[in-house]
Amino acid sequence: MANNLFRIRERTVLSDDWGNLARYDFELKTRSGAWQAQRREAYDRGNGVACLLHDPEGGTVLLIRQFRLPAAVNGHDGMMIEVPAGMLDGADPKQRMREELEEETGYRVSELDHLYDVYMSPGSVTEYLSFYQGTYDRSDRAAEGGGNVEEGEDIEVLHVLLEDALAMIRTGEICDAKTIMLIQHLALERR
Ligand SMILES: Nc1nc2c(ncn2[C@@H]2O[C@H](COP(=O)(O)OP(=O)(O)O[C@H]3O[C@H](CO)[C@@H](O)[C@H](O)[C@@H]3O)[C@@H](O)[C@H]2O)c(=O)[nH]1
Ligand SMILES: [Mg+2]
Repeated sequence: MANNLFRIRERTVLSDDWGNLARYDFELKTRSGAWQAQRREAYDRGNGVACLLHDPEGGTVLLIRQFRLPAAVNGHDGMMIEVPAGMLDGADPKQRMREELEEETGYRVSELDHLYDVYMSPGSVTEYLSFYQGTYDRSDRAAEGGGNVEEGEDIEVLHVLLEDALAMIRTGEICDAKTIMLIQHLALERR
């Protein structure tokens, strides 16, 4: 791993459990052309997918609520309202997104539009998320949803009017980055 901007001197694994936390000693080419020694940590848990489905007839968006430990240990009550999302585990992103939507919400969709790929915390986490958007119809529910119980998931499905979702961003009730981005993207498109 190197290019004309950086070269890694040493990679030290600090933790290798669910994700991988590594410390990198590397050299970075500064704008003056000199090489500067730096040390940074990076948490790698793979890449992911996220998707907002909206119902053009009913005017709702499909959101989920689930417990998020990292937010709970940083001041949130833990019950985050989010768009459905999943970890990629090397799979095809669009296919993974379809499976994740069905597992978490029970809705089966075939058409999904890819919007953009986004590094969510590039100073500390390696992950980027591929963002998708699609439509759903409330009569289209193919499965129960709720997430994978064996993996400890207990997911509540919410149908929220787009205007209400935008208001929930303003009040702070929705405070997850991927969710805010996708709701605002839809609102911008609908203007
Ligand atoms: N044992 C163990 N299991 C974990 C851990 N972290 C997550 N899991 C399990 O791994 C599964 C992850 O579920 P997904 O639906 O695939 O991912 P996600 O947690 O919704 O994460 C999505 O959103 C995140 C951003 O908010 C993204 O970071 C992630 O890539 C993905 O898009 C869940 O069953 C969860 O219990 C962990 O530290 N330990
Ligand atoms: Mg998920």
